Amino acid sequence: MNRNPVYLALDLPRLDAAEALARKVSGHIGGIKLGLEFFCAHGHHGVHELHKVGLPIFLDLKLHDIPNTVAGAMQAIHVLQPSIVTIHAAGGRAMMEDAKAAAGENCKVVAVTVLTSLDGDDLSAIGVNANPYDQALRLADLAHSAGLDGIVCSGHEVGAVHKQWKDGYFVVPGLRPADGKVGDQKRTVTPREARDAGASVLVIGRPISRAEDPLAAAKAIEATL
Ligand SMILES: O=C(O)c1cc(=O)[nH]c(=O)n1[C@@H]1O[C@H](COP(=O)(O)O)[C@@H](O)[C@H]1O
Repeated sequence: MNRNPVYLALDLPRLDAAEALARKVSGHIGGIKLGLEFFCAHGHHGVHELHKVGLPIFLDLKLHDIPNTVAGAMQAIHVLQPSIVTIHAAGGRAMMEDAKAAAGENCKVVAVTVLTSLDGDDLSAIGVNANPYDQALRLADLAHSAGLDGIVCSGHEVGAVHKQWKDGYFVVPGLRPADGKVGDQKRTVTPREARDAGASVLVIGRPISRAEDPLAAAKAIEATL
């Protein structure tokens, strides 16, 4: 049987609460995603603590800097043995190449294309004259040619990216169950739609972590997959 593709985004300020939530739903998710909020608050210590839950850890640090600095950051996290690390495709080809070369063994390096919180108006406000779909495909192509394992994109683009990059590893956030609150996300699909379109990993945060009953929410999502 395939591993559960859901990585739970633990965007919570307290370490004890994050660990308790991860343990509670651990039988109904495939991994844990620790992002900027968690890492800035709890650093390496927090990651070591969450490893005790026994699931793969995805470190979503969205690195974006000059190639030398990003390579140094990648080396500094080897010890945390992440299964997946994010960098920003907008950092350019050399940055992506150096990040991949500096990554630890068994660590997938994936590039964020267009954040799921952005729409076409947001892109034009930062001087990008392409719609999110075209821009995501363009950056996916760049990430592929830079030798990365895959990309992060919304469920609207993952099908098209999958067609042109057959063996890529595709991380899809911005997921909402059919009746879910969208919040700050702008390009959303349901977990099932993302999986059917070719997502390798489904990143889900608030629909589980802010649910009245997180265990029931995780089980309900699992049942749709
Ligand atoms: O890299 C990510 O994981 C990411 C990329 C992106 O484009 N959009 C996005 O929402 N994310 C992350 O995915 C998670 C989504 O959380 P929820 O919106 O609460 O499900 C957050 O931890 C975001 O940091």
